[in-house]
Amino acid sequence: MVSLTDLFLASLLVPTSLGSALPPRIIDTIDQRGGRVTLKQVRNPRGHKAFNPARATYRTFLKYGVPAPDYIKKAVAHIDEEQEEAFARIKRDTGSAAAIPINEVDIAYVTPVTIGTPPQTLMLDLDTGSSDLWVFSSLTPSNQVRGQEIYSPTKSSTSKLLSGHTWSIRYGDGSGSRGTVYTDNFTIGGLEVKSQAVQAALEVSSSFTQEQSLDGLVGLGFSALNTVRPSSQLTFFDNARPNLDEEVFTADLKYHATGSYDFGFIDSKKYAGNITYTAVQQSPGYWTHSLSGYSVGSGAFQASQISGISDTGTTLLYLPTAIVTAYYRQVQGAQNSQYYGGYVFPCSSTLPTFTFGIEGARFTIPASYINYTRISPTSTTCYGGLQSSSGLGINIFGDVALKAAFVVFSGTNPPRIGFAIK
Ligand SMILES: C[C@@H](SC(=N)N)c1ccc(Cl)cc1
Ligand SMILES: C[C@@H](SC(=N)N)c1ccc(Cl)cc1
Repeated sequence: MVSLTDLFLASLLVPTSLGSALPPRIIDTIDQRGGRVTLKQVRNPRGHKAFNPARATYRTFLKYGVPAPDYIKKAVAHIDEEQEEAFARIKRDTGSAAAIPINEVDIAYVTPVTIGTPPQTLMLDLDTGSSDLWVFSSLTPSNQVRGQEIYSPTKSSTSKLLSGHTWSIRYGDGSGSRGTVYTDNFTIGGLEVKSQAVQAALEVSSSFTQEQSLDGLVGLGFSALNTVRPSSQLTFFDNARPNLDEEVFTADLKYHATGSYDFGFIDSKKYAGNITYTAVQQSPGYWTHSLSGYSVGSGAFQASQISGISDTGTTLLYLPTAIVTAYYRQVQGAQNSQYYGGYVFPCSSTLPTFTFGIEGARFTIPASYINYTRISPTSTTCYGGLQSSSGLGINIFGDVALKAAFVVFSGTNPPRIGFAIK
């Protein structure tokens, strides 16, 4: 019995004079002696077109001048159709959305999301340092809501109460919230997750009430950190991952400008050179990794493994005291002020840059990012974007560092994080 493969290969046996007629990438070598052809299978660079064996057979009939029977013609169509359906089903979800600073010093960034049917649009803080997706809601006491958009589950035909489930979260800066849980359709930048756990706030702390441009958070940490009980819930990224083209999301945060978050793909237009990846320890649930060292201004690079978390939800860069004092020693008039709760300096200071290493790569934070903000609108004293982590118990590579790079959060197994110049 002649197999389909034989027929296919037979249809490729071409007189050597025509050998060159086939694109070189397909024909690896042509053995001139026996007229034999060695085929190197290469992935079709044009994406997902597959080989249709019935079409090869059809062509073989044509080639030998034999009219192809009707069933062969039908078989070609059947296989094309099934292949189209199959390719339509494979991973192809992606999303892309803006990361908008909520004030003039980039204290946090918000991203438009839609929840429910019909879609309710809220502006949420995508936070790789936590894993709860919670929103101001119709259940939040009105005296705790000051200008925020709210999610009203009763106005959504697709909302479902996750009965008996509650949540309560406390952030590192002392802020916090608690509430109850619904599932509903949730999209970011066109990427939809059906039945995403949406944690509706029954109570929020004052710092959230005062932040009128922030309607809640989307936790993008590892789901182990989720506070919903009795059963913890998955993050948007964990829910979306099975459908994503690539198991990644990227952060392109910008200084005093709108950046973006992408899901499911790495946009090569958003960075220059190569992405340098480094290992992530996902316990207890943060994107924990090491810096390979640092340098201050034009000083020599100090190689040193500095473990910390890449956290889009934290505004500033918090590093060990030894590094921070080495930095501010270069700043005339700088001091670690108990009164102001951190390193301050005269706003007129000329600050050095700060460079951090990821493996062999180097990323330089411009001085402007570290001249973070005036203590008050009329003050000549400024607060640094680089502060000591000694009170935190953890080093935090917050927005001041992340906005100096294009960052790839890779949910592969094992997870890893990548940094590129932009
Ligand atoms: C992980 C962040 S909070 C967040 N990004 N949701 C954090 C943790 C601990 C301290 Cl001490 C300060 C900040
Ligand atoms: C992510 C958490 S904690 C943190 N500041 N890193 C947060 C974000 C925004 C506000 Cl207004 C209050 C708290």
